[in-house]
Amino acid sequence: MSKPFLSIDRLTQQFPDGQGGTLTVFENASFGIEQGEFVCILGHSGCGKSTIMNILAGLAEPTSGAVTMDGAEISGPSLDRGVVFQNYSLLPWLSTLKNVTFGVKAREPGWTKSEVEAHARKYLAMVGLEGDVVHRKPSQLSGGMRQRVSIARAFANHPKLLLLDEPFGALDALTRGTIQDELLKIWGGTEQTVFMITHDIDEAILLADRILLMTNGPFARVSESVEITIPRPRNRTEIVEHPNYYAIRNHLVHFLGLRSKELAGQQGDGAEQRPTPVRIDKTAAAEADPETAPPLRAVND
Ligand SMILES: Nc1ncnc2c1ncn2[C@@H]1O[C@H](COP(=O)(O)OP(=O)(O)OP(=O)(O)O)[C@@H](O)[C@H]1O
Repeated sequence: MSKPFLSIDRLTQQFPDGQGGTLTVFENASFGIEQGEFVCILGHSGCGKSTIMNILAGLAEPTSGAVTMDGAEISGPSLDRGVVFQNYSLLPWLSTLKNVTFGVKAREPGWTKSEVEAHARKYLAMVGLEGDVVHRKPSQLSGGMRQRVSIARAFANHPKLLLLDEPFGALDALTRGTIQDELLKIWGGTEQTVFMITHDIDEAILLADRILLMTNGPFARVSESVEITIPRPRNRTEIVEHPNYYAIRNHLVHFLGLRSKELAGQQGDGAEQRPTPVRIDKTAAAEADPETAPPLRAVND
């Protein structure tokens, strides 16, 4: 079987625990992401989501294991991987516009200055930043605006893999909704692959093709891969009417509320740990013909 676009193989991360011992965040974790997929990861604070994200971004090295993208092992950051962090990490001495043109110039060295600028402005406008505001420095923007700049910056570079670490956390509900819609629009028109950390279950169901569920640490596991069996395009008001919505949501809530703890803290036996695929389909067609509908697997609730 050929490797997926992004392949995480036997990833193990240990840190000193501060008391002379070792903290194993996760071990032998393996999973794959196909090109063009939108995958969210959900898990409680401290289970290791940001650690995985930093490794995928090439900003940290795992204790052992490997990550390959497009067949090449990830080592160090690359323009092929765009990152949006919770804490927006903009360059404080550059204007909003220049924070975006900076990467575009590097990515498209053949473009003229005005082409680069028009491209950057287009992406800033998509996240609602237009007019004089693009000449302001990050310190002159609100937290939500800064977050929008960092989202525009990542999108404008057209990375093959977009890594989003709670990108909408600092945004008010209204802006959050608008930018989620923009994200879906941009993603829908490209072959971009998205890996996103979120704490928001409804956001994950709205956006993702699949949700990876992590158990609590230490020895956290990427335990399940839950397919979001709700067709696209999805609309935040209509999606809740879909017969699969609450079935999937309840499954996620149950996992995070109960099973993530029950499964926590168990050292593995050295074997590779892959998430169990879970497919929940309550649509009339699936219920009427369970023979043809793929089975619901690994569900304890
Ligand atoms: N550089 C480090 N040195 C020591 N321990 C670390 C380091 N980085 C992370 N950890 C520990 O590894 C574990 C996983 O941290 P991580 O930030 O990946 O969790 P997370 O799931 O992203 O949490 P949150 O949702 O709160 O952001 C935590 O116990 C954390 O204390």
